Amino acid sequence: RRPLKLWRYRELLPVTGEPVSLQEGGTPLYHMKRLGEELGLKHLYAKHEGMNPSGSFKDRGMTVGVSMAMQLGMKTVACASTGNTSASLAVYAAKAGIPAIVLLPAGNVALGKVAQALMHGAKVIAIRDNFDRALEMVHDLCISEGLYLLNSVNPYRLEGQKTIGFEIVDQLGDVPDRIVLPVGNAGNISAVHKGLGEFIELGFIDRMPMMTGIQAAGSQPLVEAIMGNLPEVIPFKTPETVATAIRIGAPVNAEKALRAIRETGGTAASVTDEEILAMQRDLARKEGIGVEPASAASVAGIKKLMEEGRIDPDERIVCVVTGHLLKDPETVIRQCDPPIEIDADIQSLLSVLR
Ligand SMILES: Cc1ncc(COP(=O)(O)O)c(/C=C/C(=O)C(=O)O)c1O
Repeated sequence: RRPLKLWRYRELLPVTGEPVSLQEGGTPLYHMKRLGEELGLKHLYAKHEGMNPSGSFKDRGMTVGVSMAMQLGMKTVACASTGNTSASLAVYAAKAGIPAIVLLPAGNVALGKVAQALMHGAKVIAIRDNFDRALEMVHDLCISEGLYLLNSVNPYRLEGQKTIGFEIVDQLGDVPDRIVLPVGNAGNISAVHKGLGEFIELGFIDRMPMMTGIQAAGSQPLVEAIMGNLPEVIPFKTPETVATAIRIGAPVNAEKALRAIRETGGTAASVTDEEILAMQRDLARKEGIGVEPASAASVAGIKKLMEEGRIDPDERIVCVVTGHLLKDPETVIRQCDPPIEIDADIQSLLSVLR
């Protein structure tokens, strides 16, 4: 019996040699009883991808992507990132012993993610523009300098991330009716859809869940395409949201994500920053699940879809919560009352506790 970790599924992954691995995957699947009851849902689950080595689901793509870089004899890896991809690339490049170059949108990356990219030794460049421009630049850089590009345009990233769906099926013991993911570049929703398609081909499962994508209201190109039944996604020029991880106007995997949603009878919805931050608090205080804002969007989206009567209360729903709370401490400090500071005596302590 193989442990429930990402490489349990090695026969479905492209790496032939020894992978560059930090024991990623095997993240918890929590039944959210209290929050589910509040939302009118009996079977609401959270797959906590913040419990990966670098604190986000990106580790799944990077263990495969960096392993492939080594297998292909690449010397340097690079990416543009809203933060978690750069943190994960720095971690896995360090494990592999090769240099990493990461491009970040200056002033719009959560503190924890910058700390990781720096401490794990990546060359961290902050671009005075948004993520979409950083992605264009790193693409040109890789072509002109022969670096290995590890954004989710790289199919090996999606190969690793498809294991989220495999683990959900193995942990739930069945296919959920719906899988909900926050959507930025739309790689993750596409990857999970691809993996479950492979499980169907292999006869492990006999049906697909409804793939559901949630975006931030100020950065919702995929939602507009789905709700407007458009043939393709029209990029947002100036995406804006407090959930900086999904502050992406031109999702590179848009076409795959549209297919994933449409072929499975899924849907897409957007949530406001206020709804995202309220759900981040609810997840932490009602379920003990600590996630960064973008991750809370998936559960905030389900709350909204329930309120709009767009989902059946009996559905078995898995919300993928994608990054750890510690990634974005500044947003937490801004949202919460500060600690109560007192003199170090019992009287003062008792006076503030009454
Ligand atoms: C916490 C968190 N939640 C959701 C997403 C969206 O996933 P995709 O729809 O597959 O992009 C991201 C994406 C982050 C980056 O795109 C990056 O790090 O450059 C994230 O960090």
